[in-house]
Amino acid sequence: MVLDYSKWDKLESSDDDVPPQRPPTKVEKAPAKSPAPKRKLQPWDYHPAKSLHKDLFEPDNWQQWIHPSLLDVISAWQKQKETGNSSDFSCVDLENFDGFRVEAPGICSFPALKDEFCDMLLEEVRNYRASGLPSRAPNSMNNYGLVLNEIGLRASFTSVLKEVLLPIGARLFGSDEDRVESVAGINVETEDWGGSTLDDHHSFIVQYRPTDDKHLDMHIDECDVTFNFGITSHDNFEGNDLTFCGMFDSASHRKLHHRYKHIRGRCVVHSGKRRHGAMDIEKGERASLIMWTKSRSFRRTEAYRERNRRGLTYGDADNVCLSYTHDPDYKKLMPKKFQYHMKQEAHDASQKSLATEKRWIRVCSAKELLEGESKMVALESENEQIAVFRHRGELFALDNRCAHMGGSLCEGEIEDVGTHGLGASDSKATDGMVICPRHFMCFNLRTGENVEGDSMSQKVYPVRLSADGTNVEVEVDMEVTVQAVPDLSARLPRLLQMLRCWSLNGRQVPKLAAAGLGCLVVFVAAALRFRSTFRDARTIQR
Ligand SMILES: O=C(O)CCC(=O)C(=O)O
Ligand code: FES
Ligand SMILES: [Fe+2]
Repeated sequence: MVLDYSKWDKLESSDDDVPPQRPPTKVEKAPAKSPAPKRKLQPWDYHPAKSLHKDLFEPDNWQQWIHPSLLDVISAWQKQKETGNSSDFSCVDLENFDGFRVEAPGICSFPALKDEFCDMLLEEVRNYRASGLPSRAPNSMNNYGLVLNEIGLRASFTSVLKEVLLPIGARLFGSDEDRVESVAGINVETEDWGGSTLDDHHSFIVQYRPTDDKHLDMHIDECDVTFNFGITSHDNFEGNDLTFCGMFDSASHRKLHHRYKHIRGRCVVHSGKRRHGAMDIEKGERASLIMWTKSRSFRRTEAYRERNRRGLTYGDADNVCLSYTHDPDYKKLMPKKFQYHMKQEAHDASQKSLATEKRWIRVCSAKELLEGESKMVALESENEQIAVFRHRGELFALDNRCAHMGGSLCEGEIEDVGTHGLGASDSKATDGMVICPRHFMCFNLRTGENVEGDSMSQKVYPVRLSADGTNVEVEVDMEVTVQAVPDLSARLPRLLQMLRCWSLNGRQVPKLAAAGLGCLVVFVAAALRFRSTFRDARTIQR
């Protein structure tokens, strides 16, 4: 299947521009004239008035924060330039870069930041949060983080890019003349991604906690070269490995390539166009500083445009490389119990088609579901969430997790479809639609389709009032698991034989007692089988 990847740029792009806005769906009245409101404080009001470590905001201080091994490599190269021996990046000596590692083809890591810098940066982020100033999602999939460029740190990170990351980027992802082939005898296998001319960056912190953003779905970055710095000590979290798959335009882009565990102060560098994601965090908290770097001149080249124009050929996929945000076959390939999670165990799990049976499940009482409102039921054992809606007196039920990025539809507003996107879909003007609260996709409540005609749609469930009219129920395919209970009845003759031969103090056990025990065994086995056939679904209501 060939997919259009052009929208990835839009999805991932959260350059320091505006966050997603809810599209107007109704003609809104012009507000009445009133005195000019007080200006709302913005992230850029943070520094210098409220910032904690003023030093971090000084662009000339960069040398203080850089790890000595990286500084040594950069200063050796600077010396060569000064003595006029050479000025190009090919003289950046990665062989003598203490701690530099080729992690896997196309992925390298190196010591980059001092612990002191990592601690200060985390304190600054905490201080920003405490200031009450607004913050927005650093990328389109991580809500719990901070765009550092917006709070006054852009100039500092520009210095870091110009002075230290550019020479490394050039050596790894630069032009053919600048790129290194191997380091310490290991092939680097990188390609030209504009590394020799990196001149722009989007720098932000991503953070994970089991109760907030647990993971980051598989994706590619809206940049050319990604520098990702571990900020949290690895004692502070469990799980959350960074998982790399193939390059976006290769047949192996959904095949597992490498797993990386973050180390504080260490930078892992890769092409932004390599598929990657962060697995579920199990315990603690992790933060990374991400610098998405770009080369404006490289982006204008025909080679770059051509590469981005090429479609994707979807072939084999490893489960851990599947993306619920970007892969239309996600639900088909990912075993149901691992869907919307990022678990290492999913890697070896196969999508077995287990036996199912249709069952009506209670969602809420009919009285609770008012006109224009919704309720949700979570079926833990099925890893499924279903939202029910009441619109124009009728009941509807949809998969609660938005097909785009899993936003919770039961928290979305409900409106008439009206004239919204009517040309592109099967909707009627009086149909209801729910607006996803995260990025505002609108789904028809009757058909589940995206009213703007996008291929992402929501599963629709049969819904009804219970026979006595008091409850709202939905029909769900529940897995019917038959546990492997040993078939003791098949072993009965052998058991009887054993009992017959069993002698206690030299006496034979009476035949009658043996037969009675045998019957008891058969009865227990049958009862166990019956119990395991119909597993009870635990439902949670909200
Ligand atoms: O969690 C990480 O280290 C990866 C973050 C990432 O890939 C991103 O923000 O684009
Ligand atoms: S999660 Fe993005 S529109 Fe729903
Ligand atoms: Fe990323």
